[in-house]
Amino acid sequence: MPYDFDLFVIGGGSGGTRLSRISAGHGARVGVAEERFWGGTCVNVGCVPKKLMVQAAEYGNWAEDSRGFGWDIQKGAHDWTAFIAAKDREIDRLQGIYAAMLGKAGAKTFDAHATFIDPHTLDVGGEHVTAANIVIATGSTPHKADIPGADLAGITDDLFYLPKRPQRLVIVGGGYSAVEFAGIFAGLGSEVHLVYRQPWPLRGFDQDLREALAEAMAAGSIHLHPGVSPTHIRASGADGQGRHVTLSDGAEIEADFIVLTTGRVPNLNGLNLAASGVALNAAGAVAVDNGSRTNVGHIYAIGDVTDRLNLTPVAIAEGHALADTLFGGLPREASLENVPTAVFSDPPLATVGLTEEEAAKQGPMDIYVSRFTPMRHTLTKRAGRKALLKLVVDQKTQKVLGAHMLGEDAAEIMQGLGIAVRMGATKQDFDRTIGIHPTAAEEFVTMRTRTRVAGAADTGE
Ligand SMILES: Cc1cc2nc3c(=O)[nH]c(=O)nc-3n(C[C@H](O)[C@H](O)[C@H](O)COP(=O)(O)OP(=O)(O)OC[C@H]3O[C@@H](n4cnc5c(N)ncnc54)[C@H](O)[C@@H]3O)c2cc1C
Ligand SMILES: NC(=O)c1ccc[n+]([C@@H]2O[C@H](COP(=O)([O-])OP(=O)(O)OC[C@H]3O[C@@H](n4cnc5c(N)ncnc54)[C@H](O)[C@@H]3O)[C@@H](O)[C@H]2O)c1
Repeated sequence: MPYDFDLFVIGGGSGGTRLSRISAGHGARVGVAEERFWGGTCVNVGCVPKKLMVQAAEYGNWAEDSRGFGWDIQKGAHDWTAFIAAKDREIDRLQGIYAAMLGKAGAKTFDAHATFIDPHTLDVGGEHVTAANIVIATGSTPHKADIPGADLAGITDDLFYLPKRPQRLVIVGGGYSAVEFAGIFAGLGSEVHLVYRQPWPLRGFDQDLREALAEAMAAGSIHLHPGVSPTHIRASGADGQGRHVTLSDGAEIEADFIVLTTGRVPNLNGLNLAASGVALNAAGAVAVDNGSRTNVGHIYAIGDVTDRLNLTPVAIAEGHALADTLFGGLPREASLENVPTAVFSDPPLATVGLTEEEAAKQGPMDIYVSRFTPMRHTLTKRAGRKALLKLVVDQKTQKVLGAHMLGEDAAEIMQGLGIAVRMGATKQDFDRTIGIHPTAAEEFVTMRTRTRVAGAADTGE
């Protein structure tokens, strides 16, 4: 029996949109369902509005910085309502572009929830559709830590729509989103408390970066509470609208808003996955191989729902590779090695390749670290602006296995270094490259003196 579609994609986010568009371009008959917002997390409650908020926060500090250069710019007040309205207009515009792009490519769009009826049939907003291939691209949803009173706390999504900027904000978590929103709200003028279980934020990142970020955040105006968890959240204030948070070290914080930025889980809500026969892995994500194939021959999964590397460019790469494989006659897999990533904290940090801790397990590594005050801040005198640049170099091959940076423009700088590391550049290649002067980035090609050796000594065996 012929199927209604060659491909049906569940989820119109970063991965699903790219997959649908490219597959339709290859001539496939494509259907795609999106239940909430076209463009998914990244466009609506992730990368894009987050970056606009980061940029909003930067202006306040720049106004103050400019005094070091002789300007007399008064910081003034920030109009939260006007900013959120401007942000929402831009997000609405992007949503429209995403939906239109799919239509233009020839994919049939459904503004509806999709759920499995059997391995080839879906209920899409009440309509039954069949497809030869089905791709689960449903992303992830915020996970609220199980803390007494958690129902009084918000989730990351809420921070994009708050009617008023909280004067006092408690952020629980030490991951990407927690440190990013700490910088945003502190920059906009809120009193921010960052509460996290580890001694430093950003577990899994290079230790030097983690320590330098914590130092910078504390030197700014963020109140850090490392190594603790909230034990209780209760309503406070005459109208019950305030929030009182008790921490495991006994500290008590009074706030206007508390957000549990405690991670995300694969989104399988209402998918009726059991009817598809698709298996999950031990972590509760859809289990896939490197080609995004599930255990069911014609069903695939891409992006956050597979919980591999939960980043937009990764979901896009997986979607594009799958479209080329299924319909383009170009079978290939997206490579998840040496994926550069940035955290838009204040200051931001970015990284590609191995951390010193990971690399040291492979053998002796030459470690180069440079810490300095960027030229701009020699005049602004702003606290917590020291940059940190670091290279992790395999002692045997002299290949640069990792590059890490904390400091302004780190994300912009790391994109280019990502190419070098991916190509297997050696320290000599870096040294032979002439710097661009005066920049912070030139430090990556002028680090002549090794800071230390990490990892087991080479026994020659
Ligand atoms: C606060 C925040 C900031 C982030 N910042 C960055 C960043 O700066 N850079 C970066 O690279 N990554 C960032 N990310 C991560 C990035 O947003 C995700 O990795 C990316 O969106 C994953 O894409 P996806 O296609 O897997 O899922 P999504 O983009 O989440 O798309 C999934 C879509 O499926 C829809 N859906 C789910 N179930 C169904 C169903 N049954 N039927 C129909 N539709 C359904 C959902 O409504 C959603 O729109 C951020 C994430 C967050 C939360
Ligand atoms: N700039 C970017 O590229 C960017 C920005 C935001 C998010 N993301 C992606 O989205 C993913 C999710 O981000 P996220 O920040 O929501 O989650 P995360 O997984 O990065 O961090 C979750 C944090 O919550 C803490 N936590 C978990 N359970 C807890 C508990 N019970 N009590 C206290 N703390 C607890 C964890 O220790 C961790 O610090 C990231 O891993 C990343 O892949 C990327």
